[in-house]
Formats: sequence, C-alpha cells, structure tokens
Amino acid sequence: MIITPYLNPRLTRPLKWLLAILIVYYICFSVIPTSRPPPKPRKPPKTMENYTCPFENSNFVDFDPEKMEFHQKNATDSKILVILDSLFSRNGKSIIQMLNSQKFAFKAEAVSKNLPVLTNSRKGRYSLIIIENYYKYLNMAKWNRQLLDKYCKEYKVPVISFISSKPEDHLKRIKIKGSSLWMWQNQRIYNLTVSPSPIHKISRIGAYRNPNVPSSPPDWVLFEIPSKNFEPVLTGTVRNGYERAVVIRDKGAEDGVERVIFGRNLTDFQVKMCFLDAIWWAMGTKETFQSDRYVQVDIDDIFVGAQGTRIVEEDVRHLLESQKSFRKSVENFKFMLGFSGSYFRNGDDLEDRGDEFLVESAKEFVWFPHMWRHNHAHEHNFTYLEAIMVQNRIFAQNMHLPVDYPYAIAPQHDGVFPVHEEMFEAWKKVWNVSVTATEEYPHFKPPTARKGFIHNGIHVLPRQTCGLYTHTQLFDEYPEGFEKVIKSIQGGDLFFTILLNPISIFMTHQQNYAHDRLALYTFENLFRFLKCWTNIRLKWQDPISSAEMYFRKFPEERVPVWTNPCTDPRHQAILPPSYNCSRKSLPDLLILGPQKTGSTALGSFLSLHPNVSQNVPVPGSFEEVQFFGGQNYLKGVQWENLQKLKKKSTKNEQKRRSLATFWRIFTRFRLILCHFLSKNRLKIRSNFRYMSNFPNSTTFTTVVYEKSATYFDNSAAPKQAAALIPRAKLIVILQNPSQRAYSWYQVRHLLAHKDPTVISEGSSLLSILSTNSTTSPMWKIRQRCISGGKYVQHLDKWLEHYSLQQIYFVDADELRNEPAKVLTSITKWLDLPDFPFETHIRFSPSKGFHCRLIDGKTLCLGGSKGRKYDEMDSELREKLNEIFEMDNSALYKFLKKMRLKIPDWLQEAVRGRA
Ligand SMILES: Nc1ncnc2c1ncn2[C@@H]1O[C@H](COP(=O)(O)OS(=O)(=O)O)[C@@H](OP(=O)(O)O)[C@H]1O
Repeated sequence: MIITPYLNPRLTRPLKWLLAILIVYYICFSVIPTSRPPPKPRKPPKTMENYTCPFENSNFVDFDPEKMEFHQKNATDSKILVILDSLFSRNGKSIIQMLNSQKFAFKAEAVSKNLPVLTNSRKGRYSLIIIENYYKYLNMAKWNRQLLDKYCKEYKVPVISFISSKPEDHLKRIKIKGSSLWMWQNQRIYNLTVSPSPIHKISRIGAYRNPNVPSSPPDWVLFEIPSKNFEPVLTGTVRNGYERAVVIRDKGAEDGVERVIFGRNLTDFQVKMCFLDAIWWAMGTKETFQSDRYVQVDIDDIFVGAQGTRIVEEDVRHLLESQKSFRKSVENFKFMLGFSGSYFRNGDDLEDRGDEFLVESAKEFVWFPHMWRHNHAHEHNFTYLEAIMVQNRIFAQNMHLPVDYPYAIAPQHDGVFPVHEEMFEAWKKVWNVSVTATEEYPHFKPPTARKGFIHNGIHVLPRQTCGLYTHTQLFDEYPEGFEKVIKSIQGGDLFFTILLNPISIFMTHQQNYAHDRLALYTFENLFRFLKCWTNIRLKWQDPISSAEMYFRKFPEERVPVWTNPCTDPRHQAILPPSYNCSRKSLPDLLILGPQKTGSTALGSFLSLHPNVSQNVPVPGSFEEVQFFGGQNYLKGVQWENLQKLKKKSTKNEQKRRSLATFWRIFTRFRLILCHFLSKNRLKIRSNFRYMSNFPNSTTFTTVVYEKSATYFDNSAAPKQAAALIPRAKLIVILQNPSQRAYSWYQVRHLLAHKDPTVISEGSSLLSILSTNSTTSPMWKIRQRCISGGKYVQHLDKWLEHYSLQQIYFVDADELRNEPAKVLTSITKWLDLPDFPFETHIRFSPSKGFHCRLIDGKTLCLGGSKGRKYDEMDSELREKLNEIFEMDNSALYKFLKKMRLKIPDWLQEAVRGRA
C-alpha cells in the first residue's frame, strides 16, 4: 500500500463539513447575539434641595415696567466711548463682553494722552462714556478733563466708572478729588442690597445677600452718602452696621456731570447686574428696553445615545411633569425634541420602552428634525442630504410626530456656518426649513458675541450652551465638580446667558434627562434663581416667532458677515474636503477707488509686476468683483456653486425623485447605498465663489489684488472686508473731488441717453448739483455724484476696521503724470522686489495718458477710461469747490495730523478757499 502525504478525500470531506458547521454555529451564537443583554442598573433620580430665595416672603414693591426711567441726552449718536486701562484687563474684557452682548455700538480705546474726537459737525459722537479706572479719570491732564467734562455737560452724557482698592495703601478713608464724596477702601461687607434707584431695570429692588466669601480679602470700595446730590444704587453694610454705597450715582449737582461710580469690579453678580442696569439707564428708552426673556430648551438627538445612558419611561414621565411645572415660571413652556429616526429603539429593553413612550406622548412636545443619522452635512452633497432628510421625514410621518414648525438643527451645527449651500437647499426642499440655530456664528467664542443672520431664506439664530452635553450626564461625575453647575446657575454663566439675551435657545441632550436627571434640576433651579433676583419675565415662543422678533430687534444682523473659515480651527474642521486652506485664495490688497480716480490704470500698471496677480475678469460688473457691500455679497461666498447646483437640480429632478422612492423601499440597505452615494459626492462640489476669483494665487510670494472702485464709499464694505480679510492692505486714490465728480457725471450723462428717467437729456451737472428737494430722483444722483469725494467721512469708517498703516494713499495727479514713480513706491510698501516700471509704461500722445508697453506694443485702457470731453466751466468748478470745501479742509487736517503727504491739488483747494 502506498501511503500518500495527503489525506484521503473521503476523510477530508466530512471534516470540511464539520468545520463549516462549527463556523456557522459560532457566527450564529457568538457574534450575533440571540437576545439583548439585560438592562444595566440605573442611577436613581437625585434628591436634592432646590434653591430657595432668601427673601421669598419679603414684601418688595412690584416692578412696573411703565415706571422705568431712562437718562435723557442731548443730540448724540447712540454710541458708547469706552476708555480702558488696557485692552487686556480682566474688568475691561467683562465690560466689552457686556456691551457686545447688548449689541450697543461702542468704541473701545486704551487710555492715552489724547482724547478721541468727541463731536462731529452736528452732534456728539457718544451718549455714554465708560472709564474703566476712575483714578485715571480724576488724574487726567487738565485740558483733557476740561474737554471731557464740557462735552458731558453740553450733551448731558453720563460717565460710568470703576474704582478699586489699593491693598498696600494704609489710608482707609479718602476724599475724592474735586467732589464732596468720601470713600472707604479695603472694606468687607456683610449685606449687599439693591437700593431703590431709578437706574435699576433688571435687578429686583430690595434684594439682598451676604456676598462675603470667607477666604476673599476685604477689598470693597464703599462711598459715604453725603447729601441728596448723590444716590446709592447698591448698598453694603459694614461690620459696625453702617450702610454705605457700593455703587453711587452722582446726580451732577456739583459740577454738571452725572456719574455712576462702582466701588467693585464685575466679578460679583449683583454688581454685574447693576452695571447692566446702568448701561440701559444711560442708553435705553422705554421702547428699546425689554424685560421679557424667551427661553427655548432643545433636547437634541432624543433617540441618540449608548445603551445604558438613555431615557426610560419613568424619565419621560418626569420630563412631562417638569414641563408642566416649568410653565409656572416660563409662560407656555414646551420642550423641543430633535430626532434622527435611525436611532429609535436602539437601547436596552427599558430604554426602548422609553423611546416608545416618547412617541406615544409625541403631541405633548414640539418636534424638530436632525438628519436620519448623526450625519455631518459638510461631507455630503445635495442628493445624499435630501435622501436622508426624506428618510427622517418618513419616520416622523410613520410615528405621527408633530413637526409643527419649519425649524431644524444640523448635527453638531455642521453646515450652518460656514454655510454648506447644499444643506440649506436640501432643508428647504424637504422640510421647508426657515429657522435654525448655531453656536458658531461668527465664532464659538465668546458666547456674548454670538449673532444671527439670514441666508438663502433661512433665519439662523444664535444658540447657547448650558453645560449639558452628552458627556455631562450625572451630578456626581460632572467635570470639575457639581459646584460648577451651582455657580453657573446662581449668578454665573447660565444665569447671565438668560439676562443678556432676549432669546436664549439652549442645546441639551437626552442623556441629561436620564438617570439622575441633571437637566431638570438645572432648569428648575435656574428659573427659581432668576425669579428671586430679577424683574425679568420668562416666556416660551415657537422658533419662527423668535426669528421674526430677533431680526426685527436686530435688523443690522440680517446680512451675514462672512469670515475666513481657515482662521478658525472649529470652522476649518467642518469645511468640505475640496476646500484647501493651504492654498491662498483671498486677496491681500484691495484697491478701493473711489470711482473715477484712475483705479483701473493703477491696477493695470500694478499687474505688470511679475509678483502681482489680479482677480479674474468678471463680466457684467466692469471687470470688478464688487463683492463687499454689494448684491454679490448677499449670495454668500458660494454663490456660483449654488447656481451650478440649481441647474443640476432641474436636470436631475426626475433622477432624485426616483432615488427618494428607492430609499423608501430599500431602507434596510441604506448603509450600502450611503457608501455608494458618498463615493459620488464630490461630483457637484465646488469652491467658494469669492475665493474662486483668485485662481492664480497658488503661491504665497505673490500679491493678489482686487480692484473694485465701488468699495470706498460703500458703508457696509469696511466691516465686511475686515471680517474676511482683516490683514489686507488697502489703496485709496485721492483725486480732486470736483474733478472726480465731473468725470463721474460724464458716465451718468452717457448712460442717460439710454435711461432718460435717471437723468433727462440736457440736465447739466450744475442743475443736478443745485437740486434742493431731497425727495426728488435728482437728489439721489446728486448724492451719488459727490459721495466718493467726501474722503474723511468714508475713511473714518475704514479706519474703524483697519489701521492707518494698512492704507496707502495715492495722489491721482501723480498717478496720471508719473505712474512709474507711484508704482515704485507702492511696490516698496508691499515689500515686493523692485521692478523697472518706467521701461514698461509709456505715454501715448494720441490717448493723452500713460499706457502699458507689452512686447513692444502700447496697450492703453479702453475707450471708457481717459475719455475726451469739454473742460469744466468756471461756474461749475466754483459750485463743486463750494460743495467740497468742508470735506477738503477735513482731509487736509487729517493728512497733516497723520503726517501724510498732502497732494498739490488739496494744498491749492484749501489755500484757494482760505
Ligand atoms: N493711464 C490712464 N489711462 C486712462 N485713464 C486714466 C489713466 N490715468 C488716470 N486715468 C483716469 O482714470 C479715470 C477713470 O478712473 P477709474 O478707472 O477709477 O474709473 S472707474 O471708477 O473704475 O470706472 C479716467 O477718467 P476720465 O478721464 O473721466 O475717463 C482718467 O482721467
């Protein structure tokens, strides 16, 4: 017999079968569990004492909003001047945050030898002056102090200031310079009480507490209350029982200047509330001040969460009970539940029952959609997003979830800001969404600076956090201890979030309502604390009404302010992969104009430099991008992308519809399909529009410029440009405004032949300029004609956002007569290598202007630049010079003060009128 090294097939076949059976058995009974694991033990609900108001039974005078008083000012702009000790001081930062949150216009400056300009030609620039350090105010240079006091008296502008203790100073009782007021420093107080002062709006008069923290040093500053000329706003009781003022109002009887002086910084919540009251007293009116606060609590991802962390039936019952009891503090209160259907019944048995009970109680809540799963919008295209939204909608229909409002929240706010156009489009198509909320606009931090915006018909409201995340589930395991939650509720961040925002939309998660129900404790106690200490009325309203109210109150926020997503790590993380932050795609230089000053010539000469590139020509807007302050800005940074998408939408309408049906039928195979779709998702994604105007800018050694002569006198452009390209350099061309207006008129005059309603033929510039009726269409033309020449007025706006060092001024006459010289100076300023412009620019006698010399050919600008028309007659010149007299004089003073070169035409203009 031959023994082979191989086994006989008759033997191996049964072995193979046995092995196969074993594998199948293993898969069936080990990898795929036959039954769910038993529910994990759950934490019992925490039994903890709720907050009780220390003066619950005291008889305070009821707050009457009708009786509120506000400070009456003379003619001033509604703006605050803030003079800070330094731009980085802690108290200074708190002041700025408060002003930001209340959306008051303000100008903050570090204290310096020079006071900022306080008036313009007609009125005062500021209606409140906040000085961080009262000592600096008292010891100001005599002439500055006189100037400031005179301004405050004349315009009835109050001063708010802070005085702090000097721990090393042995003097306790000090007389305040120039006043009958005495102060005590380094004091400890045992009772802090809200005095009956008309300054209070939010603080409840009579409310008191012992603010003493045993370990804190005795560092309060207290004021003696000398006479009726002074009024205590907050009082403190010292050890021997004397009452002194912690915040005092100097009614101005002694020197005509009203002041509110704080003997404490903003670290104490009662003092901080008092500061809020004081700024509203100084800046507000009965119409603008509001004591109602709207609170919306969203429970995001109501079905999302790991097994063992989710809500059960008993938690849902408590949610319902709390909702009812919250209505006693918050009018109409309703929890808003955000759902992703894919996770329904994804917990253990108890949790699945919890999900079912939620659905059974659906009509008790307000429901809003997320995605089908926890999908990150920026990773997907319109088709995919639409499909998963449809799937979630089918879930809602099947479960009879009442989705009553066109409100949705994107998982992790992804796609809301930075805007992912395709998500906005899908939202509108599937859910008809008109309102959403995000924490990311303009940036996550600081929360006090969060804003809203409207884009593509969707109202985006600011969203707030309240410390209730998926990882903050239990009382005893709260990061940094439960004390942090208490602090936040009792005069901390959470308390102030409600005080500072007319509408607070809070994000919470379902885990916060499970086990020991941290969220219910948090809101119950927050509402109790607010009721105890403030006069505010808490209310709930649906998000659509909130959006309407928000943008009615803050209409200036309607237009979004686009920022560069590459400068914010959180935004960078949620950009489509096609967006490449390592590629330079924004300009470093803006040629602002104004119109008709030679900006096209300047740009074309600058482009001769090998290290300079320009935006690609844009048809239909005179080759200019005209993004900032224009219609293109409203379309968003992705507007071209959207147009492409829309075209595709109509073409692919049929295709998508059938895809949605396909989804309905084959939901079980969704993951495979997701995978398939995600492979194709890059097909219709493209770059941001504004950025795609700069395709040559692949290297960082190149200066990329954009020239839009409409920017200079556009009031929205400075803010919008500074938000997107804060480090950009700017060029402004200074042309004699009379000449500039005349050149501008030539364009209008030519256009008039096509549009007789704008300027009827024969309307001379002189007649347009002589128009007095501000309601006539001619007045509009007049204003547009002269606007660009009011240099300082517009420069003021640019200088609010850019430093003077970022701006280069070109003399238009010099540019016209000696362009190479001007260009060489600009090259130096831009830190570019030298370039022999003189060999590339040549004067063309036929054109009458300098032109580029390229490959031996003279290339002049087109017929619309450097036109031939009659000289201005002397009457018109005189009229124009008269119109611009004040503006020219302001420009002269400005350039002189800043030690900048004064163009010859300006020297002459000012001398001529002297
Ligand atoms: N080299 C050269 N070639 C042609 N034109 C020159 C040049 N240098 C300065 N200028 C003056 O520029 C005026 C047009 O200004 P802008 O380019 O800023 O006009 S626009 O606002 O962009 O339409 C234009 O105005 P008009 O003369 O009224 O046409 C010129 O006076």
